[in-house]
Amino acid sequence: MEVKSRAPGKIILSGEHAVVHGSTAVASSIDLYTYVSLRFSTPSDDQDSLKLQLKETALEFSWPITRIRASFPQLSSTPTSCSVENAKAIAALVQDLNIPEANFGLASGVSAFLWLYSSIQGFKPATVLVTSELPLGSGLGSSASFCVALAAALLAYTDSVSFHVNHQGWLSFGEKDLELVNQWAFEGEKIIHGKPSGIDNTVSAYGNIISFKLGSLTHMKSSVPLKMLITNTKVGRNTKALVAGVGERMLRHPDIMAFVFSAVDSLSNELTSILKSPTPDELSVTEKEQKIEELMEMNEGLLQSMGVSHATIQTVLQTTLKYKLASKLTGAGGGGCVLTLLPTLLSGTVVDKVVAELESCGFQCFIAGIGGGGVEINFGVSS
Ligand SMILES: Nc1ncnc2c1ncn2[C@@H]1O[C@H](COP(=O)(O)OP(=O)(O)OP(=O)(O)O)[C@@H](O)[C@H]1O
Ligand SMILES: C[C@@](O)(CCO)CC(=O)[O-]
Ligand SMILES: [Mg+2]
Repeated sequence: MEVKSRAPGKIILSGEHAVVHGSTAVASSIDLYTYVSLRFSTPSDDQDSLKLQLKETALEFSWPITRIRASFPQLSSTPTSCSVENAKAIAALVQDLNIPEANFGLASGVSAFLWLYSSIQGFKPATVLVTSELPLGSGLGSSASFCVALAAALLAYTDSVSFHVNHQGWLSFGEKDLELVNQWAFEGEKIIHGKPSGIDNTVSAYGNIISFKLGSLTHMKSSVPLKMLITNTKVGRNTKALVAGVGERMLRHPDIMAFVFSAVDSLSNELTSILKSPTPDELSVTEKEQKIEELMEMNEGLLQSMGVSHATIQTVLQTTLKYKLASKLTGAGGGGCVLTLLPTLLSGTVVDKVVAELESCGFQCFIAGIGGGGVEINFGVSS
C-alpha cells in the first residue's frame, strides 16, 4: 500500500508578519512542490519501526513502534495542538537521533512529522520518504508544504475520504477533507513556527491566489499575469525567530506597530481589489502593474520598519531599482527570497541583465509558475 502526495510552496505578495497580528495578506501558490511517499509495512517486510527518509539531505531516521507507542499514551484523532507533555515526548524522540549539527534546523520538521504521523495513523510501521523542490527556510513556504503534503498522505487512507480526479492519476480532496488536511497541517506548522497565521498552509492546501485574514479567506484568479522573478539570497533564516522578533517589537512599540499593521491591512485590501477587478476595465494591465509595483515598494518599507530586512535583501532592492523594477521580500524575511515584478512589456534583454547582475552577487534567480492548484495525492506511483 503506497500513496504519494504533493503540496505547493508559496509566495506572499503582501502582508507577511502583519497577518500574524490580524492584518490581511495576499499569497499565491507556486509550481514547486514537496512530495511525500507513504508506504505501510506488510508482514513480509518484517519491519516494526517508523522510518523517515529525507532525500535532499540523505538523512534517514527510524523509531521502534513500541517506543512511539510508549511516548504517546493518549492521542486525539481530530486536529489537536501538541500539548507540553507530548512536546517533551517528541523532544526525547528527536534528541536520540543525533541529527548532524549542520542539519539541526530539520529537528522542528521531524518533530512535526512525529506529531502528525502518530496523531493521524497511530502506531503502524511504515516508511515515509520526503523530497522537496523548494529551498528550505527561504520564505517559499517549505515548512507549510511539508506539513500539508504529510497530512494529505496520512489522511488519504482514512475511511470516508472523497476525491476528485485531476490529471495523470493525481486526485484532489473533497471540500470537507481538504479542510481537515489544512487543519492538521496548521498543527504541524505550529510546531515549526510557534505562532503561524495559517496563511502558508492554507495557500498550499487550496492553491490559487488567496486573500487571507485570520478567520476569513477569499480565493481569486488574478486578472493580471503577475510574472515574478524570485531571487534567493541564500541567507538562511528561521521563520519562528523572525515572527517572535516582530512580536517583541510590537510589545516595545504597541502604538506605532498598530499603525504599521493597519497600513499593511489597507495595502493588502487594495492589492486584492486590483487583482480581482476584471481587465480590461478602466485600468489596463500596465496601469495595474504600476499600482502593484507601488504597493510592493510600500510593503517593503513597512517590513523594514518591522525589523525583518537584511543586507542582502537591500542589495537585491538596489540592484533591481537600477532597472526601474520594484521588489519586496517574501515570507518571513531576514534573508531568504525576494520578489521582483516583471511587467508584461519588459524586454527579455532587461530581464537577462538584471538576473546576471543579481547572480554575480551570489544570488540565485528563477521564475516560478504562479497560482496553480493545491495539494494532490496519487495512489498509482511508486517512488
Ligand atoms: N522537506 C522537508 N523535510 C523536513 N523538514 C522540512 C522540510 N521542509 C521544511 N522543513 C522544516 O521547516 C523548516 C523551515 O521552515 P521555515 O518556516 O523556517 O521556512 P520556510 O517555510 O521555508 O519559509 P517561510 O515560512 O518564510 O515561508 C526546516 O528547518 C525544517 O525543520
Ligand atoms: C511571516 C509569516 O507571516 C509568513 C511566513 O511565510 C508567518 C505566518 O504568517 O505564519
Ligand atoms: Mg515556514
